[in-house]
Amino acid sequence: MAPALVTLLESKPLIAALGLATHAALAQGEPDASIWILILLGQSVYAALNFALISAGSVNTVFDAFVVTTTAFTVYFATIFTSIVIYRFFFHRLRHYPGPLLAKVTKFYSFYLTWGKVRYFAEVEKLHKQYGDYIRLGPRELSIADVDAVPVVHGALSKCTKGPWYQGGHHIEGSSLHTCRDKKEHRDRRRIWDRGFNAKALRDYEPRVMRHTTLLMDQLKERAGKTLRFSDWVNFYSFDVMGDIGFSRSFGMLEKGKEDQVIKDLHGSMEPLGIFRDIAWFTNLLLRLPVIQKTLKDFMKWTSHVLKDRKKVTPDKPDIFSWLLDPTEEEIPLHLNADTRLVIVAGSDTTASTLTWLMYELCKHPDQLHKLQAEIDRVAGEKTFLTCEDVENSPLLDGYISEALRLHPAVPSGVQRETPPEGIHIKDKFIPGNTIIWMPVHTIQRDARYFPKPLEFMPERWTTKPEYVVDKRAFLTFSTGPYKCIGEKLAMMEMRAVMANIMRNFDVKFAPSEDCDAIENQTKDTFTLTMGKLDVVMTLRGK
Ligand code: HEM
Repeated sequence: MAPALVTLLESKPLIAALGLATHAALAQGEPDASIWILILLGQSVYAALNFALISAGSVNTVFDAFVVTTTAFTVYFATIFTSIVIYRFFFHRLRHYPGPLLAKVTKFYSFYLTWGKVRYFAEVEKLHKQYGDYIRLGPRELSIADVDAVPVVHGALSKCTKGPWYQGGHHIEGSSLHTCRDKKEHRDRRRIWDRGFNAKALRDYEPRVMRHTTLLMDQLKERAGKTLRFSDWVNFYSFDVMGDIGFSRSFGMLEKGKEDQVIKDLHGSMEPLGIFRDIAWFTNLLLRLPVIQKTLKDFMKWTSHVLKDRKKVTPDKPDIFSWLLDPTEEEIPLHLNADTRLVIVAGSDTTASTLTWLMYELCKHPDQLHKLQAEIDRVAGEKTFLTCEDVENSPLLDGYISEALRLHPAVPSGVQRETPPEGIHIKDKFIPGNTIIWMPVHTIQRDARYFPKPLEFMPERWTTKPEYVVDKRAFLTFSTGPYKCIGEKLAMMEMRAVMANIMRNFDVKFAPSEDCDAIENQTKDTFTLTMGKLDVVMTLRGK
């Protein structure tokens, strides 16, 4: 048996054939979440073969055994890699789509694009200018900057599903509503979530929003006339609001004027997400390493503690978890930890970055700032403090927020979808099955075909100048279809309240030290945005 084993291992054609068969098998499915099993299997087979050769005495020395097995493994993996490269270049179903050569062979190309500045959306935008609307940006991935794709990829009747990017940490914390890939399970869970975001629920959240808005205004007033880091203060605000509305537990960041350690760690853990992006198998592999898992597990410890505490009380007014926690269940299901993180991340960084960008645009365009102040004065009458209700019907204010969201989408690279096995048609184009699709939101929302004068901050395009919105489908900032943002109305409520009260009470300008480099060039694309700083001076109006 053992001499036969040596013969087999030394037969290069046979080993190469095995390599080809392995590639053929891997190409059938989605091995991203199973690569770790393959690595373990490979190591075990390697060790077992060495052991078999040595114990059977079919080689003279241990070193000889290693030479035989290592040579066989080298031939095996070289065949797999060569076969993968040739297949992806010349035979792959996406071979006719243009794009950078390396991107056709490996997803590590996006790692190369993000390395350093972590601004993937900006790199993709350059590539679309070079290659057109449809680019192959990974072996089985397309980036599509054509709005006709929106209903087919994201619409209510779309057959596309969430891609492997969402698989990430399922093996640790289960799936959140956001990372849930099964359509039916998502629909069932979304129905429960919807109750926490309907008109009645939003009314119930209003006092909490107003409480934090008042506190923010107090803090800003205390710092009137001095340089203040606006990007930090809206960050404190949005996290405090989400903790309170989410599970009746504010982080107290507005009061302390500094970031909570839990949130600091959470932000720190998001950078790798920006760097490794959608190399799903690699991210999955990393998330199996104890050292990488630690941050997530520490955060889970915190969330399970928060949920246990939350379960013991019934808040006066319902919060989001009033709808998600089942009082009849003794144990808190694992996936609610992921949902807790979702509430915090989805609801906070997005709102804070939009408020920061809006403030940046207002400081850059004082004429627009004065126009908005005049509108808020009109709405406010004698009041100095405006409630959510006061400002819920100001198309002009909403136009300012929409314009900030258009120029600076909070999820700039868009979201990942995967085509069904039978593929999809977009106009005359056929997109084959199991193709990963990203629609680059930042690129699309700055496309002159959809928004003429795209780089101009022009809030009027949403009110008195509708000719500057040629195709509303291109406004993808909250996404669309069954997975669209559930928190859009809540976010609007918060942003209106903050902006209206700032406009009512303050004049604002860039701080003397502010050169705008950090916000313009150092804001990172970590799925949501990790904002560069913005320093402003706010002076009390009329003083
Ligand atoms: C300016 C503010 C916001 C923006 C631009 C925004 C944007 C988005 C986008 C683009 C998605 C789709 C993600 C995907 O398909 O992968 C999404 C989903 C989601 N957002 Fe927001 N969001 C904002 C605020 C909020 C707020 C305040 C909440 C409150 C908790 C929230 C909760 C969620 C949830 C739970 C999902 C997942 C929905 C699902 O998969 O069914 N978002 N958001």
